[in-house]
Amino acid sequence: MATDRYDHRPLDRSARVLVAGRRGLVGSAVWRHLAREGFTDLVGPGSAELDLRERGAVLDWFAAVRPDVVVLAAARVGGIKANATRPAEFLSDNLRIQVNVLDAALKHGTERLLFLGSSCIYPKFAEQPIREQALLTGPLEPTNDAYAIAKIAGILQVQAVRRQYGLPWISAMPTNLYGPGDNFHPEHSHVLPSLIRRFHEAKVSGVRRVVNWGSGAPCREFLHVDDLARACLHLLESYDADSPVNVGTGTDLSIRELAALVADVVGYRGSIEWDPTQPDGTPRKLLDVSRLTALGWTPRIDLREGIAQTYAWYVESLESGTLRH
Ligand SMILES: NC(=O)C1=CN([C@@H]2O[C@H](COP(=O)(O)OP(=O)(O)OC[C@H]3O[C@@H](n4cnc5c(N)ncnc54)[C@H](OP(=O)(O)O)[C@@H]3O)[C@@H](O)[C@H]2O)C=CC1
Ligand SMILES: C[C@H]1O[C@H](OP(=O)(O)OP(=O)(O)OC[C@H]2O[C@@H](n3cnc4c(=O)[nH]c(N)nc43)[C@H](O)[C@@H]2O)[C@@H](O)[C@@H](O)C1=O
Repeated sequence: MATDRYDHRPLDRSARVLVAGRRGLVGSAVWRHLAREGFTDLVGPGSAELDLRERGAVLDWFAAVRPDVVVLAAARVGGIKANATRPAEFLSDNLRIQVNVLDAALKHGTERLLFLGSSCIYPKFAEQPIREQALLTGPLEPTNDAYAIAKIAGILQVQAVRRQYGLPWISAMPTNLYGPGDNFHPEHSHVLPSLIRRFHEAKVSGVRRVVNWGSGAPCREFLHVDDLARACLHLLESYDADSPVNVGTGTDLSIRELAALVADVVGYRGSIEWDPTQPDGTPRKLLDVSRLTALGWTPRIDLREGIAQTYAWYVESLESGTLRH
Protein backbone atom coordinates (compact mmCIF):
# COMPACT_ATOMS: atom_id res chain seq x y z
CA MET A 1 0.00 0.00 0.00
CA ALA A 2 1.39 3.43 -0.96
CA THR A 3 2.14 5.79 1.92
CA ASP A 4 0.94 9.39 2.04
CA ARG A 5 3.50 12.01 0.98
CA TYR A 6 2.97 15.76 0.85
CA ASP A 7 6.31 17.21 -0.34
CA HIS A 8 6.27 20.06 -2.82
CA ARG A 9 7.57 18.57 -6.06
CA PRO A 10 7.44 21.10 -8.90
CA LEU A 11 6.71 19.63 -12.30
CA ASP A 12 9.31 20.12 -15.00
CA ARG A 13 7.98 22.94 -17.23
CA SER A 14 9.30 21.10 -20.30
CA ALA A 15 7.39 17.89 -19.45
CA ARG A 16 4.93 16.76 -22.12
CA VAL A 17 1.48 17.27 -20.62
CA LEU A 18 -1.68 15.79 -22.11
CA VAL A 19 -4.73 17.85 -21.22
CA ALA A 20 -7.47 15.41 -22.24
CA GLY A 21 -10.68 17.37 -22.85
CA ARG A 22 -8.69 20.48 -23.74
CA ARG A 23 -11.67 22.18 -25.44
CA GLY A 24 -14.06 21.67 -22.52
CA LEU A 25 -14.79 23.92 -19.55
CA VAL A 26 -12.14 22.34 -17.32
CA GLY A 27 -9.60 21.32 -19.95
CA SER A 28 -9.46 24.79 -21.51
CA ALA A 29 -8.92 26.39 -18.08
CA VAL A 30 -6.21 23.87 -17.17
CA TRP A 31 -4.52 24.50 -20.51
CA ARG A 32 -4.58 28.29 -19.99
CA HIS A 33 -3.18 27.93 -16.48
CA LEU A 34 -0.40 25.55 -17.47
CA ALA A 35 0.58 27.79 -20.38
CA ARG A 36 0.67 30.79 -18.02
CA GLU A 37 2.79 28.81 -15.58
CA GLY A 38 5.42 28.19 -18.25
CA PHE A 39 4.63 24.70 -19.53
CA THR A 40 5.98 24.47 -23.07
CA ASP A 41 4.86 21.07 -24.33
CA LEU A 42 1.09 20.86 -23.96
CA VAL A 43 -0.85 18.39 -26.10
CA GLY A 44 -4.62 18.04 -26.31
CA PRO A 45 -6.33 16.35 -29.24
CA GLY A 46 -10.07 16.95 -29.50
CA SER A 47 -12.61 14.14 -29.72
CA ALA A 48 -12.80 14.45 -33.52
CA GLU A 49 -9.07 13.80 -33.73
CA LEU A 50 -8.88 11.12 -31.01
CA ASP A 51 -12.04 9.50 -29.68
CA LEU A 52 -10.95 8.33 -26.24
CA ARG A 53 -13.64 5.61 -26.26
CA GLU A 54 -11.64 3.85 -29.01
CA ARG A 55 -9.13 1.67 -27.19
CA GLY A 56 -6.85 0.89 -30.13
CA ALA A 57 -6.62 4.53 -31.16
CA VAL A 58 -5.82 5.63 -27.61
CA LEU A 59 -3.07 3.03 -27.20
CA ASP A 60 -1.55 4.00 -30.57
CA TRP A 61 -1.69 7.69 -29.71
CA PHE A 62 0.06 7.16 -26.35
CA ALA A 63 2.71 4.95 -27.97
CA ALA A 64 3.50 7.74 -30.42
CA VAL A 65 3.22 10.81 -28.15
CA ARG A 66 4.22 9.37 -24.73
CA PRO A 67 3.02 12.15 -22.41
CA ASP A 68 4.91 12.50 -19.10
CA VAL A 69 1.88 13.99 -17.34
CA VAL A 70 -1.86 13.50 -17.96
CA VAL A 71 -4.74 15.64 -16.72
CA LEU A 72 -7.87 13.61 -17.50
CA ALA A 73 -10.57 16.24 -18.04
CA ALA A 74 -12.27 14.44 -20.94
CA ALA A 75 -15.63 12.94 -20.06
CA ARG A 76 -19.26 12.85 -21.03
CA VAL A 77 -20.57 15.65 -18.83
CA GLY A 78 -23.95 17.28 -18.34
CA GLY A 79 -26.47 18.71 -15.94
CA ILE A 80 -29.15 16.91 -14.00
CA LYS A 81 -31.43 16.29 -16.99
CA ALA A 82 -28.70 15.00 -19.31
CA ASN A 83 -27.54 12.62 -16.58
CA ALA A 84 -31.04 11.43 -15.74
CA THR A 85 -32.13 10.81 -19.33
CA ARG A 86 -28.94 9.28 -20.79
CA PRO A 87 -27.52 7.06 -18.03
CA ALA A 88 -26.37 4.38 -20.48
CA GLU A 89 -24.04 6.79 -22.31
CA PHE A 90 -22.88 8.46 -19.09
CA LEU A 91 -21.83 5.08 -17.73
CA SER A 92 -20.41 3.50 -20.85
CA ASP A 93 -18.61 6.51 -22.37
CA ASN A 94 -17.00 7.53 -19.10
CA LEU A 95 -15.89 4.02 -18.22
CA ARG A 96 -14.36 3.55 -21.65
CA ILE A 97 -12.63 6.96 -21.73
CA GLN A 98 -11.11 6.40 -18.28
CA VAL A 99 -10.04 2.79 -18.72
CA ASN A 100 -8.46 3.51 -22.10
CA VAL A 101 -6.56 6.59 -20.94
CA LEU A 102 -5.41 5.08 -17.64
CA ASP A 103 -4.34 1.79 -19.25
CA ALA A 104 -2.48 3.58 -22.06
CA ALA A 105 -0.80 5.95 -19.58
CA LEU A 106 0.36 2.99 -17.50
CA LYS A 107 1.62 1.08 -20.52
CA HIS A 108 3.48 4.01 -22.04
CA GLY A 109 5.22 5.42 -18.98
CA THR A 110 3.12 8.40 -17.87
CA GLU A 111 4.67 9.36 -14.54
CA ARG A 112 2.08 11.78 -13.17
CA LEU A 113 -1.66 11.67 -13.68
CA LEU A 114 -4.60 13.60 -12.29
CA PHE A 115 -8.04 12.03 -12.62
CA LEU A 116 -11.06 14.32 -12.28
CA GLY A 117 -14.15 12.97 -10.59
CA SER A 118 -17.06 14.94 -9.21
CA SER A 119 -18.82 15.65 -5.92
CA CYS A 120 -21.73 13.46 -7.11
CA ILE A 121 -19.67 10.36 -6.22
CA TYR A 122 -20.69 10.83 -2.59
CA PRO A 123 -23.88 9.39 -1.04
CA LYS A 124 -27.05 11.40 -1.59
CA PHE A 125 -27.50 11.98 2.16
CA ALA A 126 -23.85 12.25 3.17
CA GLU A 127 -23.08 14.21 6.33
CA GLN A 128 -22.33 17.87 5.48
CA PRO A 129 -19.77 19.15 4.72
CA ILE A 130 -18.78 15.99 2.86
CA ARG A 131 -15.40 14.56 3.75
CA GLU A 132 -13.44 12.35 1.37
CA GLN A 133 -14.04 9.42 3.75
CA ALA A 134 -17.78 9.48 2.89
CA LEU A 135 -17.06 7.67 -0.40
CA LEU A 136 -19.00 4.37 -0.66
CA THR A 137 -20.82 4.82 2.65
CA GLY A 138 -24.39 5.09 1.30
CA PRO A 139 -26.73 5.09 -1.71
CA LEU A 140 -26.15 7.55 -4.57
CA GLU A 141 -28.45 10.25 -5.95
CA PRO A 142 -30.52 8.39 -8.62
CA THR A 143 -30.42 11.21 -11.23
CA ASN A 144 -26.66 10.74 -11.62
CA ASP A 145 -25.85 7.29 -10.27
CA ALA A 146 -24.57 5.96 -13.62
CA TYR A 147 -22.11 8.84 -13.99
CA ALA A 148 -21.11 8.55 -10.33
CA ILE A 149 -20.42 4.82 -10.61
CA ALA A 150 -18.17 5.45 -13.62
CA LYS A 151 -16.28 8.15 -11.68
CA ILE A 152 -15.95 5.90 -8.63
CA ALA A 153 -14.45 3.22 -10.89
CA GLY A 154 -11.90 5.81 -12.06
CA ILE A 155 -10.90 6.64 -8.48
CA LEU A 156 -10.50 2.93 -7.74
CA GLN A 157 -8.39 2.41 -10.86
CA VAL A 158 -6.05 5.24 -9.85
CA GLN A 159 -5.74 3.73 -6.36
CA ALA A 160 -5.12 0.27 -7.81
CA VAL A 161 -2.31 1.58 -10.04
CA ARG A 162 -0.76 3.35 -7.03
CA ARG A 163 -0.88 0.14 -4.98
CA GLN A 164 0.27 -2.24 -7.66
CA TYR A 165 2.81 -0.10 -9.52
CA GLY A 166 3.76 2.57 -6.98
CA LEU A 167 3.02 5.44 -9.36
CA PRO A 168 2.10 8.82 -7.79
CA TRP A 169 -1.22 9.18 -9.63
CA ILE A 170 -3.98 11.13 -7.88
CA SER A 171 -7.69 12.03 -8.08
CA ALA A 172 -9.51 15.32 -7.44
CA MET A 173 -13.26 15.68 -6.75
CA PRO A 174 -14.45 19.13 -7.83
CA THR A 175 -17.73 20.64 -6.73
CA ASN A 176 -20.10 22.21 -9.32
CA LEU A 177 -18.01 24.32 -11.70
CA TYR A 178 -18.73 27.29 -13.95
CA GLY A 179 -16.86 29.83 -16.04
CA PRO A 180 -15.82 30.76 -19.57
CA GLY A 181 -15.98 27.79 -21.95
CA ASP A 182 -19.03 26.27 -20.26
CA ASN A 183 -21.83 24.45 -22.03
CA PHE A 184 -24.91 26.72 -22.34
CA HIS A 185 -27.22 24.14 -23.93
CA PRO A 186 -30.80 24.88 -22.73
CA GLU A 187 -31.54 21.25 -21.73
CA HIS A 188 -28.19 19.51 -21.19
CA SER A 189 -26.12 22.07 -19.30
CA HIS A 190 -25.63 22.66 -15.58
CA VAL A 191 -27.71 25.14 -13.62
CA LEU A 192 -25.45 28.19 -13.69
CA PRO A 193 -25.02 28.47 -17.47
CA SER A 194 -28.72 27.56 -17.89
CA LEU A 195 -29.75 30.45 -15.66
CA ILE A 196 -27.42 32.91 -17.40
CA ARG A 197 -28.89 31.98 -20.77
CA ARG A 198 -32.51 31.98 -19.61
CA PHE A 199 -32.31 35.36 -17.85
CA HIS A 200 -30.35 36.90 -20.72
CA GLU A 201 -32.87 35.71 -23.32
CA ALA A 202 -35.77 36.98 -21.17
CA LYS A 203 -34.08 40.37 -20.72
CA VAL A 204 -33.32 40.77 -24.41
CA SER A 205 -36.83 39.71 -25.54
CA GLY A 206 -38.63 41.66 -22.80
CA VAL A 207 -40.21 38.55 -21.22
CA ARG A 208 -41.29 39.27 -17.61
CA ARG A 209 -41.54 35.66 -16.33
CA VAL A 210 -38.86 32.98 -16.07
CA VAL A 211 -39.46 29.41 -14.88
CA ASN A 212 -36.57 27.37 -13.49
CA TRP A 213 -36.41 23.66 -12.70
CA GLY A 214 -37.33 22.02 -9.42
CA SER A 215 -38.21 23.70 -6.14
CA GLY A 216 -35.19 26.01 -5.87
CA ALA A 217 -34.56 24.55 -2.41
CA PRO A 218 -31.48 22.36 -3.11
CA CYS A 219 -28.14 23.86 -2.17
CA ARG A 220 -25.04 23.81 -4.35
CA GLU A 221 -21.46 25.01 -4.05
CA PHE A 222 -19.95 26.75 -7.10
CA LEU A 223 -16.27 27.03 -7.96
CA HIS A 224 -14.88 29.12 -10.82
CA VAL A 225 -13.02 26.90 -13.26
CA ASP A 226 -9.87 29.08 -13.11
CA ASP A 227 -9.68 28.33 -9.38
CA LEU A 228 -10.07 24.63 -10.18
CA ALA A 229 -7.25 24.86 -12.74
CA ARG A 230 -4.94 26.30 -10.07
CA ALA A 231 -5.98 23.51 -7.71
CA CYS A 232 -5.14 20.87 -10.33
CA LEU A 233 -1.55 22.06 -10.71
CA HIS A 234 -1.26 22.61 -6.97
CA LEU A 235 -2.29 19.01 -6.32
CA LEU A 236 0.03 17.59 -8.96
CA GLU A 237 2.88 19.46 -7.30
CA SER A 238 2.05 18.89 -3.65
CA TYR A 239 -0.16 15.84 -3.13
CA ASP A 240 0.63 12.16 -3.40
CA ALA A 241 -1.77 9.84 -1.59
CA ASP A 242 -4.54 7.32 -2.24
CA SER A 243 -7.49 9.42 -1.15
CA PRO A 244 -9.21 11.68 -3.68
CA VAL A 245 -9.11 15.37 -2.73
CA ASN A 246 -12.23 17.56 -2.63
CA VAL A 247 -11.99 20.87 -4.50
CA GLY A 248 -14.49 23.58 -3.64
CA THR A 249 -15.02 26.85 -1.85
CA GLY A 250 -16.47 25.50 1.40
CA THR A 251 -19.65 27.59 1.05
CA ASP A 252 -22.93 26.98 -0.74
CA LEU A 253 -26.26 28.66 -1.44
CA SER A 254 -29.74 27.56 -2.48
CA ILE A 255 -30.65 27.40 -6.16
CA ARG A 256 -33.29 30.04 -5.37
CA GLU A 257 -30.55 32.36 -4.03
CA LEU A 258 -28.37 31.55 -7.02
CA ALA A 259 -31.21 32.45 -9.41
CA ALA A 260 -31.68 35.82 -7.70
CA LEU A 261 -27.94 36.51 -7.94
CA VAL A 262 -27.71 35.55 -11.63
CA ALA A 263 -30.83 37.61 -12.47
CA ASP A 264 -29.27 40.61 -10.73
CA VAL A 265 -25.94 40.26 -12.54
CA VAL A 266 -27.66 39.78 -15.92
CA GLY A 267 -30.08 42.65 -15.29
CA TYR A 268 -33.31 40.63 -15.56
CA ARG A 269 -36.06 42.33 -13.50
CA GLY A 270 -39.10 40.08 -14.07
CA SER A 271 -40.55 37.32 -11.90
CA ILE A 272 -38.69 34.09 -11.07
CA GLU A 273 -40.82 30.96 -10.76
CA TRP A 274 -40.20 27.25 -10.17
CA ASP A 275 -41.41 24.08 -11.85
CA PRO A 276 -41.67 21.34 -9.19
CA THR A 277 -42.29 18.69 -11.84
CA GLN A 278 -38.57 18.95 -12.73
CA PRO A 279 -36.01 17.06 -10.62
CA ASP A 280 -34.25 18.66 -7.65
CA GLY A 281 -31.46 16.10 -7.43
CA THR A 282 -29.46 15.79 -4.27
CA PRO A 283 -30.62 18.21 -1.54
CA ARG A 284 -27.14 19.39 -0.62
CA LYS A 285 -23.51 18.49 -1.42
CA LEU A 286 -21.20 20.93 0.27
CA LEU A 287 -17.63 19.66 0.23
CA ASP A 288 -15.26 19.63 3.17
CA VAL A 289 -12.17 21.20 1.59
CA SER A 290 -9.89 21.08 4.61
CA ARG A 291 -7.55 18.51 3.03
CA LEU A 292 -6.86 20.84 0.10
CA THR A 293 -6.65 24.07 2.11
CA ALA A 294 -4.14 22.34 4.45
CA LEU A 295 -1.96 21.96 1.34
CA GLY A 296 -1.96 25.74 0.89
CA TRP A 297 -4.65 26.27 -1.78
CA THR A 298 -7.60 28.65 -1.40
CA PRO A 299 -10.19 29.83 -3.94
CA ARG A 300 -9.74 33.40 -5.19
CA ILE A 301 -12.76 34.21 -7.34
CA ASP A 302 -15.85 35.47 -5.56
CA LEU A 303 -19.15 34.04 -6.89
CA ARG A 304 -20.72 37.35 -8.00
CA GLU A 305 -17.50 38.45 -9.70
CA GLY A 306 -17.16 35.03 -11.38
CA ILE A 307 -20.75 35.10 -12.65
CA ALA A 308 -20.28 38.64 -14.02
CA GLN A 309 -17.12 37.58 -15.84
CA THR A 310 -18.83 34.44 -17.20
CA TYR A 311 -21.84 36.47 -18.34
CA ALA A 312 -19.57 38.90 -20.18
CA TRP A 313 -17.86 35.93 -21.85
CA TYR A 314 -21.25 34.43 -22.79
CA VAL A 315 -22.47 37.64 -24.43
CA GLU A 316 -19.21 38.05 -26.33
CA SER A 317 -19.27 34.42 -27.52
CA LEU A 318 -22.92 34.72 -28.53
CA GLU A 319 -22.18 37.82 -30.58
CA SER A 320 -19.14 36.29 -32.24
CA GLY A 321 -20.94 32.97 -32.89
CA THR A 322 -18.34 30.92 -31.01
CA LEU A 323 -20.55 29.33 -28.34
CA ARG A 324 -20.41 25.52 -28.18
CA HIS A 325 -24.22 25.23 -28.23
N1 LIG B 1 -18.65 20.98 -15.12
C1 LIG B 1 -18.78 20.67 -13.83
O1 LIG B 1 -19.58 21.29 -13.08
C2 LIG B 1 -17.94 19.58 -13.24
C3 LIG B 1 -17.04 18.83 -13.99
N2 LIG B 1 -16.29 17.85 -13.39
C4 LIG B 1 -15.37 17.00 -14.15
O2 LIG B 1 -14.46 17.74 -14.92
C5 LIG B 1 -14.15 17.04 -16.12
C6 LIG B 1 -14.36 17.97 -17.31
O3 LIG B 1 -15.70 18.44 -17.32
P1 LIG B 1 -16.14 19.72 -18.17
O4 LIG B 1 -14.94 20.42 -18.66
O5 LIG B 1 -17.16 20.42 -17.38
O6 LIG B 1 -16.88 19.03 -19.39
P2 LIG B 1 -17.08 19.59 -20.87
O7 LIG B 1 -18.29 18.93 -21.40
O8 LIG B 1 -16.99 21.07 -20.87
O9 LIG B 1 -15.80 19.03 -21.64
C7 LIG B 1 -15.64 17.67 -21.81
C8 LIG B 1 -14.46 17.43 -22.72
O10 LIG B 1 -14.35 16.02 -22.88
C9 LIG B 1 -14.06 15.74 -24.20
N3 LIG B 1 -14.62 14.46 -24.58
C10 LIG B 1 -15.87 13.99 -24.34
N4 LIG B 1 -16.02 12.78 -24.90
C11 LIG B 1 -14.84 12.48 -25.50
C12 LIG B 1 -14.36 11.40 -26.25
N5 LIG B 1 -15.15 10.32 -26.50
N6 LIG B 1 -13.11 11.43 -26.73
C13 LIG B 1 -12.31 12.49 -26.50
N7 LIG B 1 -12.69 13.56 -25.79
C14 LIG B 1 -13.95 13.56 -25.29
C15 LIG B 1 -14.71 16.84 -25.03
O11 LIG B 1 -13.94 16.97 -26.20
P3 LIG B 1 -14.41 17.77 -27.55
O12 LIG B 1 -14.79 19.14 -27.07
O13 LIG B 1 -13.21 17.77 -28.40
O14 LIG B 1 -15.59 17.00 -28.09
C16 LIG B 1 -14.61 18.04 -24.10
O15 LIG B 1 -13.44 18.77 -24.39
C17 LIG B 1 -15.05 15.80 -16.15
O16 LIG B 1 -14.31 14.70 -15.72
C18 LIG B 1 -16.12 16.13 -15.15
O17 LIG B 1 -16.61 14.98 -14.53
C19 LIG B 1 -16.39 17.61 -12.05
C20 LIG B 1 -17.25 18.33 -11.25
C21 LIG B 1 -18.11 19.36 -11.79
C1 LIG C 1 -21.79 18.76 -11.38
C2 LIG C 1 -22.95 17.86 -11.16
O1 LIG C 1 -24.02 18.24 -12.02
C3 LIG C 1 -25.22 17.46 -11.98
O2 LIG C 1 -25.81 17.47 -10.75
P1 LIG C 1 -26.51 18.75 -10.11
O3 LIG C 1 -25.64 19.32 -9.07
O4 LIG C 1 -27.88 18.40 -9.71
O5 LIG C 1 -26.44 19.80 -11.30
P2 LIG C 1 -27.32 20.82 -12.11
O6 LIG C 1 -26.42 22.00 -12.25
O7 LIG C 1 -27.83 20.25 -13.37
O8 LIG C 1 -28.58 21.19 -11.19
C4 LIG C 1 -28.45 21.80 -9.94
C5 LIG C 1 -29.78 22.18 -9.38
O9 LIG C 1 -30.29 23.29 -10.14
C6 LIG C 1 -31.65 23.06 -10.49
N1 LIG C 1 -31.98 23.81 -11.71
C7 LIG C 1 -32.89 24.83 -11.77
N2 LIG C 1 -32.99 25.26 -13.03
C8 LIG C 1 -32.11 24.53 -13.76
C9 LIG C 1 -31.80 24.55 -15.13
O10 LIG C 1 -32.30 25.32 -15.93
N3 LIG C 1 -30.83 23.66 -15.55
C10 LIG C 1 -30.21 22.80 -14.68
N4 LIG C 1 -29.27 21.96 -15.16
N5 LIG C 1 -30.56 22.73 -13.37
C11 LIG C 1 -31.47 23.61 -12.93
C12 LIG C 1 -31.73 21.55 -10.63
O11 LIG C 1 -33.06 21.10 -10.54
C13 LIG C 1 -30.87 21.11 -9.45
O12 LIG C 1 -31.63 21.15 -8.26
C14 LIG C 1 -24.93 16.06 -12.32
O13 LIG C 1 -24.65 16.02 -13.66
C15 LIG C 1 -23.79 15.49 -11.51
O14 LIG C 1 -23.38 14.31 -12.07
C16 LIG C 1 -22.63 16.42 -11.33
O15 LIG C 1 -21.48 16.02 -11.25
